Amino acid sequence: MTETMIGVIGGSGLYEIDGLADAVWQAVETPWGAPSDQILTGTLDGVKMAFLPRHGRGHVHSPTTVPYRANIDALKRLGVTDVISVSACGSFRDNMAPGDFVIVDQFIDRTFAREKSFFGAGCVAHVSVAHPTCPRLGEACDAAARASGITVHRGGTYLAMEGPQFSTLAESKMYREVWGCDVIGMTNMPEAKLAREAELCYASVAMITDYDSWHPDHGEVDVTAIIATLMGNADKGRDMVRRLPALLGADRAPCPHGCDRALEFAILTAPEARDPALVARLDAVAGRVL
Ligand SMILES: CSC[C@H]1O[C@H](OP(=O)(O)O)[C@H](O)[C@@H]1O
Ligand SMILES: Nc1ncnc2[nH]cnc12
Repeated sequence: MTETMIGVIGGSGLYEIDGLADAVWQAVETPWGAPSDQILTGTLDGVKMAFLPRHGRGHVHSPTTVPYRANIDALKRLGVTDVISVSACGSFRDNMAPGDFVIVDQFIDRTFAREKSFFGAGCVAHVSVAHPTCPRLGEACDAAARASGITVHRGGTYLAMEGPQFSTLAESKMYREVWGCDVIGMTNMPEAKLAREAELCYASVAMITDYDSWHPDHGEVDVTAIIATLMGNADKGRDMVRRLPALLGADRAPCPHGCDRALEFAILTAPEARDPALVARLDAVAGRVL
C-alpha cells in the first residue's frame, strides 16, 4: 500500500477548488521549467490533494503554451499518485449535451506544436498508450459525478486539436463522421501521454460546453456561450472533486491496470550509454527505474 495523493488539473473555468484543510499554494520548480501556476495542496476527508489550474489563475496559458511536462513533473514531485484532468470540451454527439460530463477513455492526438515526451536522445523510452486512461480512476470519477447529480457518459474518444482557433466545419464533420470522435478539446494531449510516462494513473473528465460547429441546430462555436456553460460546469466539477477522496481512500493498492509500473520495461538506452544530464532531469518522473 502507498498513500493516495489526488492531483486535479483544472481546465478552463476551473481555476481553484475550496474545502481543502491546511490549504497552501506552493511554488514547485522542475527540471522542465515552471508549471502553469503554483499548486494548491491540502487534505480533503483525510486524503492528500493537489490542485493545479492548467492555464494558470487568470487564464494566462494558451493550449499550446501550457507547460505540460513541468505540470506532470511537479505533481509527481509532490507525491501525486492519481491525476484527474477536468476539461471544457465540445461535443460531437446529440446525446452528449452541454452540461453533461464524459469520462474519456481514448484520444486521437492532432496536436503538433508541443513537447510530447520526457525522454529523448540519451535516454530513450517507449511506453504503451493503447489504453491511455486508468479504468480504476475513471470509475471513481464516474461514481463521484453521478453522486453529484450530473449526467455522465462512461467512455468516449477525445480529439485533441492544437488550437487556439476552433475547428472548421469540414474538420468538425470529419472528426465526428469519419473518425468517430465523441468530444473535442485542446489540452488532454500530450498531458495523458506524459502522465503515463510518469507512471501516474490518469482519468479525463470532459465537461461539455458546446456542440462544436457540426450541429445543424446550434451553428458555430461561440466563446461567450461556452463561458456561460463553463460557469455551471465548474460548480459541478468542484462538486465531483469533493466526492473523490471518500471514494479513493487514503491507502492505495497498486494500480490493477499497471499505470504505476508503465516504465518497467520501457527504457531502451543501455545504462552506460545514458546521458547523465537527462537522467538527472528524470529524477522525479523515472527515478523508480533509473
Ligand atoms: C474556453 S474554450 C477553449 C479552451 O477550453 C478548453 O480548455 P481546457 O481543456 O483546459 O478545459 C480547450 O481545450 C481550450 O483550451
Ligand atoms: N468546440 C471546442 N473545440 C475545442 N476545444 C473546446 N473547448 C470547449 N469547446 C471546444
